[in-house]
Amino acid sequence: MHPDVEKVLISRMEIDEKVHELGNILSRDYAGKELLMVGILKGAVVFMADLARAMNIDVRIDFMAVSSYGASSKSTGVVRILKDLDKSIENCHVLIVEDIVDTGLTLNYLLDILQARNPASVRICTLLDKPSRREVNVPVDYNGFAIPDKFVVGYGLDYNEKYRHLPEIYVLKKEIYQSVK
Ligand SMILES: O=P(O)(O)OC[C@H]1O[C@H](OP(=O)(O)OP(=O)(O)O)[C@H](O)[C@@H]1O
Ligand code: HPA
Repeated sequence: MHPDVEKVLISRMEIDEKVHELGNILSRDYAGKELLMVGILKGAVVFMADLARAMNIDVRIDFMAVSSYGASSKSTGVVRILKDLDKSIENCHVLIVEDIVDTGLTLNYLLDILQARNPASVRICTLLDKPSRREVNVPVDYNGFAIPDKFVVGYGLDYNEKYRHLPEIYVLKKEIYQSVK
């Protein structure tokens, strides 16, 4: 185990099982439809890659990158789009794929942006959910695991851009981080 982590919260095997379970549910729910999976960079990259390969329907994938505007945006949830989708989503079935929903501010804002583009539907799929941290209500349609209010890393999730490559989901040691968002 990496020396900066306290313990494994979700093992590789539990992640694999959940990703396949979600892949099956999504394949069933979107059968006969054209689905565009939209991964939110960078945290969702690892989950998105595994989830897309756990589906047994045709899907297209794209990515968006967003960044907070700074301290004031923490409460408003206003985000700046750093990388937008390549194509119009008008009349498309869109699935936003996230690694984690925490306050809900990022997803709340993204949902508004994407819904304004007249897609056929927009749903949210997140691997992790920290319900105790929620500040705005976001409709999470598909969720892998509800987790306690601990700072987690690995499987795409970072602290200061580190630990994304670790294969499982771990609780980061308290002494490693001084402030979390
Ligand atoms: O529900 P919220 O409180 O808005 O937090 C969740 C967001 O925070 C993380 O992204 P981050 O801004 O750390 O970027 P990253 O994906 O590049 O790590 C995560 O990937 C979500 O996008
Ligand atoms: O626990 C977390 N880990 C990494 N990124 C995050 N963004 C919100 N919560 C977390």
